[in-house]
Amino acid sequence: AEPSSSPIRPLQVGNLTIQQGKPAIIVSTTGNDEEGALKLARQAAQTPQVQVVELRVDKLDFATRVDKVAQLGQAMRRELKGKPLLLTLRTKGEGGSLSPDDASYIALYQQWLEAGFADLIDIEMRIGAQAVDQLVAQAHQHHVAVILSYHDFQATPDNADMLRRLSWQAAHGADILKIAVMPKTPQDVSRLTDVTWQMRQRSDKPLLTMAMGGLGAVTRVSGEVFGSNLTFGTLGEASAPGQLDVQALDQVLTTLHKANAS
Ligand SMILES: O=C1C[C@@](O)(C(=O)O)C[C@@H](O)[C@@H]1O
Repeated sequence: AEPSSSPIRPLQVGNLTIQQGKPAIIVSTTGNDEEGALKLARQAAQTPQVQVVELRVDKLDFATRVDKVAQLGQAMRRELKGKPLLLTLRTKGEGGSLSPDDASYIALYQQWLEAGFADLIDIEMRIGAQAVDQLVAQAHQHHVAVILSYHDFQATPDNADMLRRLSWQAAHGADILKIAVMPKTPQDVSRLTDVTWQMRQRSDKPLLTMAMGGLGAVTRVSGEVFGSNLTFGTLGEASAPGQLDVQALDQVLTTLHKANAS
């Protein structure tokens, strides 16, 4: 078959190579305590379909206690046996549970990077060029890969806006470019996949794009066609609307992968 997307440069994170083909599956913690996060890490380690675990720090009771978060991160990492740990503080404006001011947000990430338990971090591009450049440089010094992200939980921005944001992320040193939007119509969903494919042709970096909610769920399985290389699934509770159960998600990804290869 004709190649259905432009090649990406493979990205190695922990024991995972993020590359063209079947998208890698990420699962997220949703709980406010250590037990839930450790249980998910254990489950993820035993589930071959799961390749990355996201620690959603913003959901923890003790999110701003650097020592406790670092301890939990280390413990999760031991459980994960080489599967990469993604560290994310999702702010309220972008669908998360915490609203630190920018200075605190930056300081927390700096301290987490110093503590050295993450393989991958998610940084919201809204904090601006100066802070992004500083955190990206620091992460890379620590050999931590960076997702620059943008979320719109209300709507789907116009195509030019989405492309501008993804291009900005690429220009500011992101290792993975990410956008999550809320579709209101089927056309919004197809605009998200269209933007993904356009960005795939402009950049060789891994993409992580999705339209959220039930309407957007199709975008969580269609990455191989349009050029998105990672996708979020659930082992239990969802961390965002529209996420599919890991087993079902993997079955669809595998089926589409086989169809694509034949
Ligand atoms: O930002 C994202 C994407 C997400 O919101 C989703 O829609 O799958 C889930 C979040 O946990 C993650 O940090």
